[in-house]
Amino acid sequence: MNHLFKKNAKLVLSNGITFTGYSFGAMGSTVGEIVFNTGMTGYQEVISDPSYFGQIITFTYPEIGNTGINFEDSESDNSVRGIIVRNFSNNNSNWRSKLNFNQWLIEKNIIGLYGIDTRALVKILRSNGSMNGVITSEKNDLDSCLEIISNTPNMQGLNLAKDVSTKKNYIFKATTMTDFDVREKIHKNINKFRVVAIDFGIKKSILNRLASHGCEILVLPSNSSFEDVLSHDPDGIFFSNGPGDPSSVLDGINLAKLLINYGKIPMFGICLGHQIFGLALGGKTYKLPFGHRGLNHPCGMNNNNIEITSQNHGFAIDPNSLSTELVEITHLNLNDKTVAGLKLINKPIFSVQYHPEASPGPHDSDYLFEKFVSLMLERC
Ligand SMILES: NC(=O)CC[C@H](N)C(=O)O
Repeated sequence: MNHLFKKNAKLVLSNGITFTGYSFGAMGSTVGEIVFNTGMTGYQEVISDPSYFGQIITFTYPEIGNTGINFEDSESDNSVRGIIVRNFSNNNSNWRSKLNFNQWLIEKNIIGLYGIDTRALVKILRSNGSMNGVITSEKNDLDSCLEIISNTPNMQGLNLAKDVSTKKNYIFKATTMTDFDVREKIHKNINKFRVVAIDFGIKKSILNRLASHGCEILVLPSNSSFEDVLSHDPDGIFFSNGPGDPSSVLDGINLAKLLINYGKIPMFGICLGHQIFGLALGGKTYKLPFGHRGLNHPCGMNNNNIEITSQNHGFAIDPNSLSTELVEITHLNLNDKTVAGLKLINKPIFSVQYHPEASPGPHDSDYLFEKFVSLMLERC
């Protein structure tokens, strides 16, 4: 434990339960939805994943920060509202490390709390559901923390995608290429596929995976119109991940409806993008009690074909709200049987609730990028 100070910081949950610990990273107060992530690796990617915008993450892994921060793995310039850990390491040690973890948090103004019983906190969240909370290193008493919480909207009904989406079109230039990116070599000699990606809070690694599979990507803002998209004559259209409640991303749902109706261009959606496809097809989404955030979620339809997947979502599509004439469920989350993948009947359109870009996480689902490319190839 880094017992540098007296206990000087606390977490207050909306139900009044308080945990006292130590502050690290930036000092001050922050409020957001308290969620937990069970991954044992990848804290840099998680903290910079735009899908966590508006949330405070509790890491169940007992110590993070050990491998420092590098210049390649951040998913975006956005970040979480705050982080909660059992312990953090000030002693970063890794050949790729360029920055000390704590220093990075201070520079990014991310408020941290450590030294609390994160197992007890996660048990509360699992039995009561995710809830808003405050972490503070200031002299806030319980009542003022509860007042801050009561002035903070719940995640349900929040459109946060517009806050993290790009405001202008841009062409993505691939950044990191690793051994995992061998397909770049395979696709080097063929014409690139022109993909329009709708940015609801896109992770950089998704763009890198698309590029590795031979796509040239034009990224468009979340409020782009049907005409905007078609004016670029895309071979394929990608709907990204992103934060907030999918049912409030009305521009995106409307765009997906028009594109699905048009139906001629292959489309692929990940996480928020998948939920938007479900809503555009007339389905409904609902809030999960405490969500799925981790790197070991089994998905598939039968015992022979299970993928271990990386996940980060708090909402899901209600399977009973989907028309079986329009859509087929291709994957379930095998832990709780929630919908994890869809494909449209007779249209080159599919989506998954999980994260095949696996950043961080296992690479089992990378074939989905190949599938998207195959659909574009069939159309050539
Ligand atoms: N990673 C994502 O795209 C998350 C989607 C959505 N915000 C949810 O929490 O369910």
